[in-house]
Amino acid sequence: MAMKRAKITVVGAGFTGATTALMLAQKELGDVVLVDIPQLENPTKGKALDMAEAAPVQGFDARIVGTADYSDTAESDVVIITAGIARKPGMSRDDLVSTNAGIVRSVCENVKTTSPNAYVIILSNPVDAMTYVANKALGFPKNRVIGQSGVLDTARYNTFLAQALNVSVEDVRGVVLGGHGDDMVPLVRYTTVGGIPVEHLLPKDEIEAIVARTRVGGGEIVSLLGNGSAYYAPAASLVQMTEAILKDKKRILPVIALLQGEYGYDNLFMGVLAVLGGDGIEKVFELDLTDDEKAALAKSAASVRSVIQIVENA
Ligand SMILES: NC(=O)C1=CN([C@@H]2O[C@H](COP(=O)(O)OP(=O)(O)OC[C@H]3O[C@@H](n4cnc5c(N)ncnc54)[C@H](O)[C@@H]3O)[C@@H](O)[C@H]2O)C=CC1
Ligand SMILES: O=C([O-])CC(=O)C(=O)O
Repeated sequence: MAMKRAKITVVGAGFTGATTALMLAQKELGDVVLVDIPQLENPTKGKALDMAEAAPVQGFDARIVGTADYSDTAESDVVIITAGIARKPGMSRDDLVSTNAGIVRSVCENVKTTSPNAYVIILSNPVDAMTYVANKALGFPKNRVIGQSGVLDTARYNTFLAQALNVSVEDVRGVVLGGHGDDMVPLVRYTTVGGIPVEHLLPKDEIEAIVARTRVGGGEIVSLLGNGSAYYAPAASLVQMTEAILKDKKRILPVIALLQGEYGYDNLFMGVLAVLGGDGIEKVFELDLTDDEKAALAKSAASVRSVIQIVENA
């Protein structure tokens, strides 16, 4: 039998979607289908063609097509959902909930029929609640519905720590749990640099400042950009998750997963450390937490629950 390349659909051809599509192709993770709404069919086709024309220069083999027709996405192995509006300065991610819930629901209805076996990664914000919405609309097993927050939040945390210590970002291993909001929980006690606990390397107040900056890391970029939100690091995060699945790498990554008893939460989607491999979320780790860490996680979980309530009552 001939070997087939993986097929990856990216829904939403805006800043995050287009950047993700290009990075996926550059890493030759598979053929990429970029989908947006019918009103944007031509610009979507144009972006895909422009990316395809970069391939001979950079030397990557991947077909990239743009479309507004879900039949082109049929039988995708991985579907990444970036569709929706992004926040502007002064807004919280939660302000996007009503608009994006409708968009994510309609996208998932299409994905459910065209790619029933796909692993689905959700980026649209507020992402914990949008992963909940996607799970309901898709009706897929929980291991195939995965939200992106923690890879990005941890990347920000690791960036700030590496800068403060003047060491390679590759040697910093942070852990961030909880919802993708200002109450997220960077776990200092579990953070190591080259195997050394970070608390041995930096004074407490510096670590606390880095934790605080991490929590509002998305907002820092929103303020600087002025008219949209981050997309390079979000796209890189989506690509790392896609690679973990398609190459069955069994990476230990923070992902938004359906909790069914873990950490004492039920029927809640929130960021936890998990094994991400060929069968999606293969295992969720439950870390031992101190009372303070548990309280911080409970605060974050309560924020996520309140946003899910808005969707449930709509
Ligand atoms: N979870 C996370 O860590 C992150 C989440 N985000 C979120 O991702 C979303 C996308 O952000 P950007 O790409 O910067 O926004 P953008 O505005 O550049 O792109 C969004 C695209 O979605 C498209 N779209 C809208 N409805 C659609 C539908 N029904 N079907 C297909 N496409 C549709 C729009 O036409 C637009 O091209 C936002 O909700 C943003 O808040 C962004 C960065 C990080
Ligand atoms: O901040 C935003 O609205 C986009 C996002 O989720 C992030 O960059 O973390």
